[in-house]
Amino acid sequence: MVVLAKGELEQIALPAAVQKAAVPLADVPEVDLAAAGGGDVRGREAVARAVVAACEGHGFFKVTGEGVPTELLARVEDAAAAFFALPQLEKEAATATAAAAAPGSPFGYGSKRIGSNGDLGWVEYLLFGVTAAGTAALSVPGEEASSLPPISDSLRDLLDEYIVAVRAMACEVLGLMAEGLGLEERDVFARLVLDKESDSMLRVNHYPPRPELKQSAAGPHGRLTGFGEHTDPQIISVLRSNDTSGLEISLRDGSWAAVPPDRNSFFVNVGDALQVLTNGRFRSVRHRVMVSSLRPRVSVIFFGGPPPQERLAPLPSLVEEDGGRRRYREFTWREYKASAYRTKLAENRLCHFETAAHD
Ligand SMILES: O=C(O)CCC(=O)C(=O)O
Ligand SMILES: [Fe+2]
Repeated sequence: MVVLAKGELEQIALPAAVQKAAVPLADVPEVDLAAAGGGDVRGREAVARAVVAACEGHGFFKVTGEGVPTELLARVEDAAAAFFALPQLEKEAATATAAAAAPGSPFGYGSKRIGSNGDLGWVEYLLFGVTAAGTAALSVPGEEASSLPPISDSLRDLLDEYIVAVRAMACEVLGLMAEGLGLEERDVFARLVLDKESDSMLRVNHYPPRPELKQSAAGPHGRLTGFGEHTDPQIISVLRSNDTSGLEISLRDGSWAAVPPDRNSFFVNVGDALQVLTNGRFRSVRHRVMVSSLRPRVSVIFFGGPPPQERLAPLPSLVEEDGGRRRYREFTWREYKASAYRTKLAENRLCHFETAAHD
């Protein structure tokens, strides 16, 4: 359960005007990775082109045929649901131990507070760092992963297995992006995520069913903010969820569209770092989760990030294709993260790194 202090539910509920607006279904492009892996060069080129078109469009697409065993996915989902069904105090023990081991660490269990800038959502979550070996860690990257109660060994083992599979898939997709863009260095994006210092993360979100809401909060049919609107700061995010809806993406005209859930597919987001590397050609998609369902939503997201010291800047060949206009200044991932985490979720975090039009 998500436990709320008095008044917090009202803060999570949307203003009445926004709730009434019907959200249409998003037209999400679908990419079949199986068609890219069979040795058929033309087929692979077509998939690479489709990936690039999707990244330039919504910055969001669906991936099938990726070869992650469905049985592993079902077990991850069950183990995550079992963790979130534990008594509140047991779940909080995970955070307490992680915080004691590394003060200020964002990793561990969290409930309804997202980040440290006052963002609230109808969500509880587990956040892990990802080690070079592809294991889920509650300690900061580079430190020894600690085995903490009450995250059972079985959940840990499943998440480790999942991370290895999902990271490989993310890197295949990143390779297709580079191919589709005609870049010479095919691993220019994937090598950042595969680097042993890569700052990647895994988040398991649980959105409990919508509570009975009083008129004063979100109304009888109201929607709550599960995860407020934001863009993901990293290079790529790969999301999988159960059958419960809630995810919405922002379209280029600023309107919102609901993503129909599909437990048999992965959803890929372009992150801020990839928008920068592609000089703005790929779009870091703004998204949010709204809770209106009476069924819980469980989602697992892999965030592929670069090493902290990595210098990020638009790739020269893409700047050239853009008439020589360099849209972002160079910065390190450490610098970007520090800047992004100082702000509220909904803020445009990339604008601080944009160059002026005449640069
Ligand atoms: O839980 C979801 O479905 C999406 C959450 C999200 O956008 C995030 O954790 O960055
Ligand atoms: Fe996100």
